[in-house]
Amino acid sequence: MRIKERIAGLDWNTIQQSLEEQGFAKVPVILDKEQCHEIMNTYEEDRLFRSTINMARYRFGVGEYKYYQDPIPELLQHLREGFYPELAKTANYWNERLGLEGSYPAELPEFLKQCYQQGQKRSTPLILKYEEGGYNCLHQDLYGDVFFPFQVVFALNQKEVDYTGGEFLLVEQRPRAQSRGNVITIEQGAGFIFPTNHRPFKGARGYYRTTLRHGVSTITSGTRYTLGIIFHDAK
Ligand SMILES: O=C(O)CCC(=O)C(=O)O
Ligand SMILES: [Fe+2]
Repeated sequence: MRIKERIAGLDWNTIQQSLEEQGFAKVPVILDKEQCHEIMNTYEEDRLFRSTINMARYRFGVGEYKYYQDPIPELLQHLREGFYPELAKTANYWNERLGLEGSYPAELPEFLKQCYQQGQKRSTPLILKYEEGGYNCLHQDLYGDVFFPFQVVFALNQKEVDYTGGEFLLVEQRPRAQSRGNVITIEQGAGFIFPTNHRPFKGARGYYRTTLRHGVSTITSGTRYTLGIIFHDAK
């Protein structure tokens, strides 16, 4: 089955309900092993990337990631275009709840036009590689004024087989309260949808905004590869 059909065939009611209630959602395995390997194999093909970041150099953590160059590989393009429309529905719902102006266009190309108009012209999908001792500090991936409120990460290899440790971390900071941490393990080929910046949280007197940061715990052995799909482009 083609990837776009697989995305369309996901149980979006359940995913959207999870986003509503928890702010995040697991995506079942959607990339087969062959596709995971195809993506991991791109890692060594320099011509596919616009930049490589050594995380330790910026004190982002320990590991390396590379941003794909436009035009990004077809499979990634299909993932980015395929996930966008359903997530845009929840994104617009969130805007209403937070009393924010404006809405996200129904399809990705329209949204990317808005990024472009704000000078955000560089592609942001990325592949990350961590070796033993590697980790990713809690952070956000905002690259300008325009941002999409969700992003998706896919695990390209398998925990307990290819690496140990390396759980995905999501920390939610509530106003005037202590932060809550979530630890997520993502199966090979599966994904995880999480908020880029904020989410509406139902309190006693209506909705308020929490702030989210994500990262990765220390890889205790082996090598961990992930694919990050960020919908907004960068300055
Ligand atoms: O490697 C990971 O799981 C974290 C990836 C990440 O930071 C991202 O996709 O933005
Ligand atoms: Fe990130």
